Amino acid sequence: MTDQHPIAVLGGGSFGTAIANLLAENGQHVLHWMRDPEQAQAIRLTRENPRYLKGIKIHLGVEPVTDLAATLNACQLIFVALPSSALRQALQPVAELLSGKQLVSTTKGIEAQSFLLMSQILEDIAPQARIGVLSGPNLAREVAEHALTASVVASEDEELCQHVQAALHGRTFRVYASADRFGVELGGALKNVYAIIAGMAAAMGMGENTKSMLITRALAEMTRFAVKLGANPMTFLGLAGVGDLIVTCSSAKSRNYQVGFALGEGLSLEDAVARLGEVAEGVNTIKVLKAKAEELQVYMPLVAGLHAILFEGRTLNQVIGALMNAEPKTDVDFIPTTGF
Ligand SMILES: NC(=O)C1=CN([C@@H]2O[C@H](COP(=O)(O)OP(=O)(O)OC[C@H]3O[C@@H](n4cnc5c(N)ncnc54)[C@H](O)[C@@H]3O)[C@@H](O)[C@H]2O)C=CC1
Ligand SMILES: O=C(CO)COP(=O)(O)O
Repeated sequence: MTDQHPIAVLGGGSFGTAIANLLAENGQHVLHWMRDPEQAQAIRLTRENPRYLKGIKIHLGVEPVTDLAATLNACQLIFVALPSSALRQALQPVAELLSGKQLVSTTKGIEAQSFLLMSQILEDIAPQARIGVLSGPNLAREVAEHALTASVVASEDEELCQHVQAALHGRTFRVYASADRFGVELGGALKNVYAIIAGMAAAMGMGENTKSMLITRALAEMTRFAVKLGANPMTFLGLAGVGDLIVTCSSAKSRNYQVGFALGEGLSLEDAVARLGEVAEGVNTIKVLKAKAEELQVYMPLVAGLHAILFEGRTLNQVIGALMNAEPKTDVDFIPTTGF
C-alpha cells in the first residue's frame, strides 16, 4: 500500500539515493532533498546521480528537491541520510517543522563532544517527533543494484517500525523490526572503525585467519563497550551488529574499508580521505570512541591500536606486536543472562 503523503529522503549521497529509489520502486512518491541545486537539476535531466551512484537509473517517482522546509511540510515519514557531521547543523534551523513527524535516521556516526547517536540528536532537536533508525548490512550500491538485502528498523514506536517496513519491503529488500534503537544504532556506528582496521589488514596481505580473528575480536570489543553503556548484547548478534560488521570488514565497496586499505598502502590519513571523496564515518568515530572507552575504562585494544597509528605516531608493526603480545584473555567474556 502506498502512502498518501510523499516520503522524504534527506541527503543526496549514495545511501539517500539508494533508499529513495527503493521507495519509489515500491510506488511511493519520494521527495529527495539535497542541498546542491545543480545536483538536483542534473538528476532531473539525466535520472542519474553520477557523483555518488554512477550507472544507477533513478526512478521517475523520485523527485529531487532543494527546498527543505517545503519538503518537511509535505511529508510524514522522513529518512535522514546526511553525514553525521552535517545532521544537526542541517536540521536544527527547521526543528519546528519536525514536530509529530516520523524521523528515521540512516546515519552511522557519533557526535563529537556529546557522544550522541544521530537519533538522539534528532530527539534533542525535535522532542515532539517520532524517532527510529534504519541500520544493517546495506552497502548503498548493492541496495541500488538489487542485491538481496536485509535491514533493521529500530524504534520504541511499533507503528513507526511497521510504517517503515511497509514502505521499504520489496522484492529485494527485507526489513526486520527491533525495539532496541540504541543497540541497533550503536552497532552501525562502531563497526566503521573495525572496517578501517580490516582494510589495513587486507592491504598488508594478511590471511583469512586474520580477517576472522579481527571480525570476531571486534565483535567482542563492540559488545563489551555497548554493555557498559547499558545496551542489550543480543542485538549485536543481529543484522545491525555482526551482520553489518561482516559486510563492512569484508568488502572493498565499504568506504571505511577503502580508507583502511589506503592507510595500509602507506597513504596518510588526509590523503586516504581525500582519495575517497565520500563519507567514511569511522575516521571521526575512532576519536570519540577512544576517549569514551578510556573514560568508561572499557578494554578496547583494537580501537586503541588504530588510534595509536592514526594519531599517536605508532607504526602498524608496533601496534600488531603489542596486540599479539598482550596478556592472555578469555574468548567470550560476557554471558547473557536473559532469553534462555
Ligand atoms: N553508503 C552506504 O553504503 C551507506 C551509508 N550509510 C550512512 O549514510 C550516511 C550518509 O552517507 P552516504 O549517503 O553514503 O554519504 P555520501 O558520501 O555518499 O554523500 C554525502 C551526502 O551528504 C551531503 N551533505 C554533506 N554535508 C551536507 C550538509 N551540511 N547539508 C546537506 N547535505 C550535506 C553531500 O552533498 C552528499 O550528497 C552516513 O552516515 C553513512 O554511514 C548507511 C548505510 C549504507
Ligand atoms: O554502512 C555501510 C554498510 O552497511 C556502508 O559502509 P561504508 O560507510 O564503510 O561504505
